[in-house]
Amino acid sequence: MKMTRRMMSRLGQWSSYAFAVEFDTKSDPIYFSLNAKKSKEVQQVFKNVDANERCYSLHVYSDDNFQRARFFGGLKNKLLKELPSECKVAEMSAFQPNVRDSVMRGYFLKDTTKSSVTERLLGELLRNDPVYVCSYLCGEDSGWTQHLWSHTEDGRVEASETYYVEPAEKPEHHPSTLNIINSDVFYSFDDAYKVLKQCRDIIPESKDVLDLVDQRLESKEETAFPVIVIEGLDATGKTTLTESLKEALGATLLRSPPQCLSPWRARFDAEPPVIRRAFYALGNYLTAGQISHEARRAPVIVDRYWHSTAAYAIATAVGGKVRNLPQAGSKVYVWPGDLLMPSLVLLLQLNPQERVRRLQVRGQDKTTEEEELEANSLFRQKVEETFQRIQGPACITVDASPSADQVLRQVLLLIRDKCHL
Ligand SMILES: Nc1ncnc2c1ncn2[C@@H]1O[C@H](COP(=O)(O)OP(=O)(O)O)[C@@H](O)[C@H]1O
Ligand SMILES: Nc1ccn([C@@H]2O[C@H](COP(=O)(O)OP(=O)(O)O)[C@@H](O)[C@H]2O)c(=O)n1
Repeated sequence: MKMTRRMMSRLGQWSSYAFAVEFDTKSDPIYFSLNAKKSKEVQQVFKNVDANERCYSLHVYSDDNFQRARFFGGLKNKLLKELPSECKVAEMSAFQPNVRDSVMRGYFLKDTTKSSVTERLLGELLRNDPVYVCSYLCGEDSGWTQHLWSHTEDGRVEASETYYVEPAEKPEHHPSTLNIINSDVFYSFDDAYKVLKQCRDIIPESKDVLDLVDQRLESKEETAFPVIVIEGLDATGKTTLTESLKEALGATLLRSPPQCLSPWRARFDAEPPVIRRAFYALGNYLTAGQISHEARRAPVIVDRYWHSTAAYAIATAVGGKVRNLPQAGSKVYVWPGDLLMPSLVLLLQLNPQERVRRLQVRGQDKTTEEEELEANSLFRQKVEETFQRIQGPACITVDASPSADQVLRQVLLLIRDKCHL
């Protein structure tokens, strides 16, 4: 692969990037920046790395969102499979502080072996794939340098640029929040549709999904009867409550993603976030058509809708702690302008112990994401916090810990009050 003009212009800006290495998801990343000159005062950046360890980084740079996501998705598996087992792999981003869409995701490698396997693999990746590769050396004065690799016309790999590594300030926005829009969360039908259209050759099932979406019912913003969405983590009682509300209100019960997408759900759950999230986003537009149709005749209850789509996507994309989430009021929490808005959203909340108890009682298969929720309380907290930050329709939290009857009674009171039913 020749070094293209585009790559060269990117390389020209390389020194303006900042870097974040996530050695440990429970603490802040290590932030650093580059300097062409050595500063007078040497500051040690990688305190947890021995001076004699070999370190490398690689970043995926493709401009094609879709190609980048698929390649990045497979890259970690490749590294874990082909690198010596002693080699530690940490998540890393190269980014322009607080600039939207500037993140190049990648990995930081700590290699205690003196094996040539690592450098050979990185050389191959550099030659064949859209990645930047760097190596890191610790000088006698404990200062680190970064060496950006390039390859020559005859295929040799060389370290072509050297920078001094300096600690950098923590940016206002955590780097994992910079690329959320249109990579993890979609804010219009067209943006989500475009992603599935791009995948048609690689994922033939996309065509079936698009065919269904093309035949969706029209959705109108105004509905004759109220539309009430029930949200919450798995096992908070959504199914139980929505079934009871259906009876109590003579309502129609719908869900998102709708039943007609079930045959393809597992297929898209296995894809990288941009594709998976576009699939769920389109599911909401299908459900919106059904809502509009049904709400002409009776109240409509919806089991999960856009809050779930956005909250799970944001909580997965944002690394580390709850405080790394985009601030309340950020654009990422804004309801899509072209998606039918419900009259009311009720969020079922349950303490973690009771939720785990209910999951065990139910004892059925869980999606991997739901398993992660159980294992990872940070993730659960981020989903719950995101649910509450979403702006648009009023979202009211309901305590889901009392008996099913009591929860139903409480919710009926709320609905009567807010929707005058
Ligand atoms: N208020 C409640 N009190 C006790 N158990 C409940 C209550 N609501 C639901 N459950 C039980 O908890 C489990 C999960 O409920 P479910 O309605 O399937 O949740 P979700 O649809 O949110 O995943 C089920 O076994 C259900 O019978
Ligand atoms: N409207 C929706 C519904 C689910 N989802 C995704 O689907 C997963 C939860 O779905 P689920 O079928 O386990 O939910 P329940 O069975 O608990 O209602 C979450 O991990 C979300 O990523 C979504 O993105 N948008």
